[in-house]
Order: sequence, then structure tokens, then C-alpha cells
Amino acid sequence: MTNAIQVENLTVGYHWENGFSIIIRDLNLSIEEGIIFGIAGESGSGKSTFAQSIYNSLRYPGEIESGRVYFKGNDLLKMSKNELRRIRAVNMTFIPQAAMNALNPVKRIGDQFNDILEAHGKNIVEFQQNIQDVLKMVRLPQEILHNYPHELSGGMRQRTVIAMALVLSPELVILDEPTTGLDVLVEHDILVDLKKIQRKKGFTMIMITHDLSILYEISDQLGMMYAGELTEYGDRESMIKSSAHPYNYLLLKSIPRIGVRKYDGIRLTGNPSNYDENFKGCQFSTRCPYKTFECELTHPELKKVPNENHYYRCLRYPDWVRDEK
Ligand SMILES: Nc1ncnc2c1ncn2[C@@H]1O[C@H](COP(=O)(O)OP(=O)(O)OP(=O)(O)O)[C@@H](O)[C@H]1O
Repeated sequence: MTNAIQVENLTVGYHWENGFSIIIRDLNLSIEEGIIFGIAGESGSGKSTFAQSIYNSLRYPGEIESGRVYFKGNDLLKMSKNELRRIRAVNMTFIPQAAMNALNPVKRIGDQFNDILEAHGKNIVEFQQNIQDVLKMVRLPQEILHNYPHELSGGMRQRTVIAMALVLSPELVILDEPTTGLDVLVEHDILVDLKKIQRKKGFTMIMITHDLSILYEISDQLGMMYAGELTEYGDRESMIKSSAHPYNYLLLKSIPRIGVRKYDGIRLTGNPSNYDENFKGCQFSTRCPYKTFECELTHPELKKVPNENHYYRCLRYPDWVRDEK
């Protein structure tokens, strides 16, 4: 299996008046080509920082302290601005949070498509068919090319942004909360369509969202982020059937399901915290209902669930599962 992207020992933080705070510590992850990899976690866990870091688009006060991010064998973090410009949109693309609000308000959509093509030295006439194809894929009428962004609904603007990101057929698409601000049905439709497009085109998709239910619906593999660390990641089925980390388990339990009696077991309480450099134990232990004394002292190493493509950082697995029962 070839990797679309390989992240090694990534440590990222933000400068502030009194120093530098680490937000992501020593993160390692390989994402296979051609899959949808979802990343979930509560607000502030570092998902956006991670996405911007692997696209090498993190700006001050953010700074990548160390690490490597290999894409097609090259370390993205070592590339010059020109090299990055060459591969962005063409080989890999990033749809940041609230991207639909970043459409140019005074330019027609068609002209904005043309700007992308021009910026990458493509022949605008030759690529008109590509524009028509991607609009069809995201289920937008060709007429919107004559519209200004304000003439479109939020859902249509978001579909437009996705079409623009796909027009040059990138191999890797990173989406950060692609449907924030849209109503639930529109959000669901767009993400289901995105999965269909991904399957048809075969690109690798990394999708970040706090919406665990949709993430579990569309991802092939997924990871849970907590305080700047991946607490658990792996194949979707294994993550659903046998959560190895209490964080994933309790978040899954918190998803309300129609027709299913309300879960009345142990719940996730407390607020998420940032990565705490001075704390040597498991970052989740301050909220973990299954913790023991040891969890507060020892940082859990990454372990593998036997016979599964499924990894976790928990000192108490599988003991905590027995406690739950
Ligand atoms: N521009 C910034 N300056 C200083 N600190 C920042 C900045 N952006 C993020 N942070 C810090 O990094 C932490 C992680 O932020 P990040 O946006 O990566 O989290 P997230 O998981 O994507 O959250 P959300 O789901 O709310 O977007 C924040 O809690 C904050 O402490």
C-alpha cells in the first residue's frame, strides 16, 4: 500500500507574548493513497493546526518546530515557496474553514475558475470541459459561472469551492470543516456527494470535522485528536466496533440516534484542554473516567490492536473495556 502522505514527528506551536506553546507534539501518521481519512476531536484539539501544518500553510504566530511531511517522496516542510506554489491545486489542495466566504465577491464564478487555471499556467479554453465536469460532479448548474458569489446559497457556494479545488484533478484533497455554517441536510448531502466524487476520481481525502456521525459515515479510516495528539486511529469498522481509547468510545456514545434509547452509562464530562508540556501522564487522564494513578504519571506509547489496522494510546486498554461492562 502506497502512502499519500507521511507525517513524522510533527511538533507545532504558537508564539504568544510570554513564549511558545506546543499545540501538537510529536505526531506520526501515514495515510494510504485513495482513501478518505477523517480527523475528529473537540474544539481546540489542534485539528486545524494539523491540517495547515501538513499543507505547509501555517502562518505566524503558528510555527512548525520540527518534523517531516512527505508527499510523493518529498518533504513538504522543506519546499520553497515556488515549489509549493507549483504543486498546490495541481497535486494537492486544501479547503480551509469558511472557504466559501473567501470567494471574491466582485468577480463572477467563471472568472474565478479562470484565475485558478491562469495561476497554474493552464490553457483556459482547453480546461473549459474540466470546469463543466467538476460542476456536474458537485451538482451545480453551468449557469452559476455567470453568477457572483452573493447570488448563490451557502450550500452552492460551498459546492463551488469544492469544484474549484478539484478542477485541476489533485491527488490529495484536505478539507477543514468543509460544511461549517450550513444546515444539517445540506451538510450531509455535500459530504455524501464528496465521497461519491472521491470514489470516482480516486484521490486521497483528509477531512477534518467535529461532526463525528458524518465522519464515521464517510471515512475509510479515521483518527481522534485530543490535546494535539492522535489518541486513536485506524479502520472505521474496528474503531466503531472496538474503541480502544475511552475518548473515542465516549464521543461515539454521545451521538444521539433516533429510535435508540438514550445512553445512560458513563459520559464524557469536563472541557478539552490544550497539550500540557509539563504534564507527564496521559493528556486525557484529567477527564478519563477509567484512569488509574499510573495514567497520571506515564505517557502512553502508541500500541496496535492485534490483527487490526487500529492504533491507540491508552495504558488501560483492554482493562477499561471490562470496567465499562
Ligand atoms: N492564531 C493563533 N494564535 C495563538 N494560538 C492559537 C492560534 N490558533 C490556534 N491556537 C491555539 O491552538 C489550539 C488548537 O487550535 P486549532 O484551531 O488547531 O483547533 P481545532 O481542533 O481545529 O479547533 P476548532 O474545531 O475549534 O477549529 C487552540 O486551542 C489555541 O490554543
